[in-house]
Amino acid sequence: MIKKIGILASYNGSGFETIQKAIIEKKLNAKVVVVITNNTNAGVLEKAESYDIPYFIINDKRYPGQNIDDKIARLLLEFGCDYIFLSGYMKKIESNLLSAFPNKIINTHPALLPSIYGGIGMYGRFVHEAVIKNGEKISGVTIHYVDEVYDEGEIILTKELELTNDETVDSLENRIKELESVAIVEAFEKLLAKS
Ligand SMILES: Nc1nc2c(c(=O)[nH]1)N[C@@H](CN(C=O)c1ccc(C(=O)N[C@@H](CCC(=O)O)C(=O)O)cc1)CN2
Ligand SMILES: NCC(=O)N[C@@H]1O[C@H](COP(=O)([O-])[O-])[C@@H](O)[C@H]1O
Repeated sequence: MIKKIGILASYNGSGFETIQKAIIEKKLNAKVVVVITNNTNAGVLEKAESYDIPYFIINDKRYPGQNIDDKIARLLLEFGCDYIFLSGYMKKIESNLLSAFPNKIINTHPALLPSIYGGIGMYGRFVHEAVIKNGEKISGVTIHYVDEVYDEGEIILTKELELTNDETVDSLENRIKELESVAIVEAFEKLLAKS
């Protein structure tokens, strides 16, 4: 039975597009069945539309007073998702959503974990700014299961890179994104082979 993947994203969803392209190229035997974002302006919405994948915007503004993660969980269950991939999703996954998909929610983090480059405040460019400010020689990508605490779930795989002497936040962000696209496909190859 082909495995179904649900996507949560807050911005462009580059990781989602990496997965979708790998599926099209038959590198991954899976199907992305739904894309959910908390951001009405997220670039991921256009990407989902271009691939004819159902997409939904779920946030407090649209559903005031409702339990957002319960709504997300119900939708993901409705679409029969086997895995949930966080493609740059910037909100805490709460216990009700975690318990609906035990050991099935996967995140990509743009640094090596465990480290000071994970946890609250450590997302997107903030991660690369901290890595460069601290003079790190190595950074990388971590693909991990999501648990109750930001960036402390069981690690699926990591990929490293060496910073150049003249590395900038922009150059590091771009290089990490390239490394991430390889790591995401490799991680899902590993997961799908086990399932
Ligand atoms: N229960 C979990 N939820 C989430 C995890 C996780 O590991 N466990 N990973 C994050 C993704 N992430 C890093 O990989 C991450 C995202 C966002 C933040 C953060 O500090 N967010 C801010 C709010 C930012 C915003 O609203 O734009 C905050 O919480 O104050 C840290 C790490 C996804 N969820
Ligand atoms: N802590 C979570 C985090 O920082 N995730 C990072 O957000 C980026 C989203 O980029 P995108 O919007 O272009 O896909 C991704 O590079 C991902 O590693």
